[in-house]
Amino acid sequence: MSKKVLIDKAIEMREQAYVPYSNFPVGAALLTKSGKIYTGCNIENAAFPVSLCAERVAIFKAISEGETDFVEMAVVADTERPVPPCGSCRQVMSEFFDPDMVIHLTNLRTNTLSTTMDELLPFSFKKSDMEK
Ligand SMILES: O=c1ccn([C@H]2C[C@H](O)[C@@H](CO)O2)c(=O)[nH]1
Ligand SMILES: [Zn+2]
Repeated sequence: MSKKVLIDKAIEMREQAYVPYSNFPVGAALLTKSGKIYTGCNIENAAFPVSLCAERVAIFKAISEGETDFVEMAVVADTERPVPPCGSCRQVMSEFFDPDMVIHLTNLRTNTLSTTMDELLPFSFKKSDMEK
């Protein structure tokens, strides 16, 4: 159930993308343990590297509202295969998502790959790695 709701929210949010450079809109939706959904779209900039991906916009919106516990995420773009998150987003996701958290990667053909955080970024660098 949450899978379809999240994918529909991500598709809707994709319409808000600000993508004058890539013309490649992406949408994301993130479900918190408290039951709220935070959405995100990619927002680009004339200085290309300061652009932000849809996934990080959704995560940062949630974190900035005090939400730190997440249960599921969906990401959508008009791709051939389910959209693969970039490396920077995978690293940010791994800061907040449990290794077994499910992430639905999809496209407008509803060709969906439901994967986990650990599958997306195995052996990731974490806060705990700096504790010794
Ligand atoms: O998973 C992805 C992949 C790409 N993008 C954005 C970054 C940039 O704005 C555009 C092209 O890379 O798509 C995302 O938001 N999420
Ligand atoms: Zn990214």
